[in-house]
Amino acid sequence: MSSNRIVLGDNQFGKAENHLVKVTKHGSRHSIEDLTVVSQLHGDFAAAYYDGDNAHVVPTDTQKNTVFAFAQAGVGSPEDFLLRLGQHFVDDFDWVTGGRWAARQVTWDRIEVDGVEHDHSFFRGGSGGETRTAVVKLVGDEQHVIAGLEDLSVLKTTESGFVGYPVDQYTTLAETTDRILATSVTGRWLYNTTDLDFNATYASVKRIMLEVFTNHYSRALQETQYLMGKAVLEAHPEIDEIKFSMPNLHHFAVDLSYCDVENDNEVFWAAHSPYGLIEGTLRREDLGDTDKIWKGVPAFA
Ligand SMILES: O=c1[nH]c(=O)c2[nH]c(=O)[nH]c2[nH]1
Repeated sequence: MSSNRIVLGDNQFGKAENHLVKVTKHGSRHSIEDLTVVSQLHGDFAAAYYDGDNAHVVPTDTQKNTVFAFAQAGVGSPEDFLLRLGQHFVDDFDWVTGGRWAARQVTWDRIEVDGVEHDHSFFRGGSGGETRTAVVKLVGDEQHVIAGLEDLSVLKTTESGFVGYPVDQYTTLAETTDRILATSVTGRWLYNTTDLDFNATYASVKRIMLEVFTNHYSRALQETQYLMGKAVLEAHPEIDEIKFSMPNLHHFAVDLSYCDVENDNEVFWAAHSPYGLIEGTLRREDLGDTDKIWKGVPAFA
């Protein structure tokens, strides 16, 4: 018979959706960092749950205040910011043994006026429209950093096909050697060090993804995903593993024969749903089990 004694399992608490905008001012030239931060502490909090004893409960309000106070000294990169923030809680409170700190960062680009970038006016940009993501996990003395991006929209109008799949009584899909390939990339990658230029590495990973998306004939989104991840891992020894979630955003050539108009792959119906969902992990062959590090991080959609 199962026990009626109820015990506390995994727990964490903190403040979510701390939307932080940091303006850095060099005279009249301003720049913006815009990120939404989650802070969650791990440690010895059993007394709070069992007995209502809050002696170990660093208030979520204090966690929120700490996020904004730390921003005054600058953000730099979401990864470095979260590492500083998390380490503060572990260092200052004996019973805090680790935690999870995460950020989603959006880009503001300078508005150009008469071909000149403005000092203090911006528009929500970021070519590809993606959101940059970062997660820091502290477990005792271990520091784990998972960087990533969401919603990097890419499309190519040819150099993609899909043939050779099994056919059964339900198959209606026609083979094609010329189709639109479109997706919105969510990717997250696990670093094996914290000693690196996170901004430069992020820019490089994104550039590699875009280059590889376009530099081959795609036989399936699965193959393209593998090639993108492989190229990232080959170029960056400081990355051990990368996880992707990519919708296959179907574009169907419209049959215009009903009005005697020829359509040679020029007019498409961009279907919103249903969509294919292609997900995969690329990792170094000798990498050990990383499931614990990924726990709580949305790896796949
Ligand atoms: O790249 C593709 N992968 C699939 O798994 C698939 N399935 C499908 O119907 N079309 C496609 N395209």
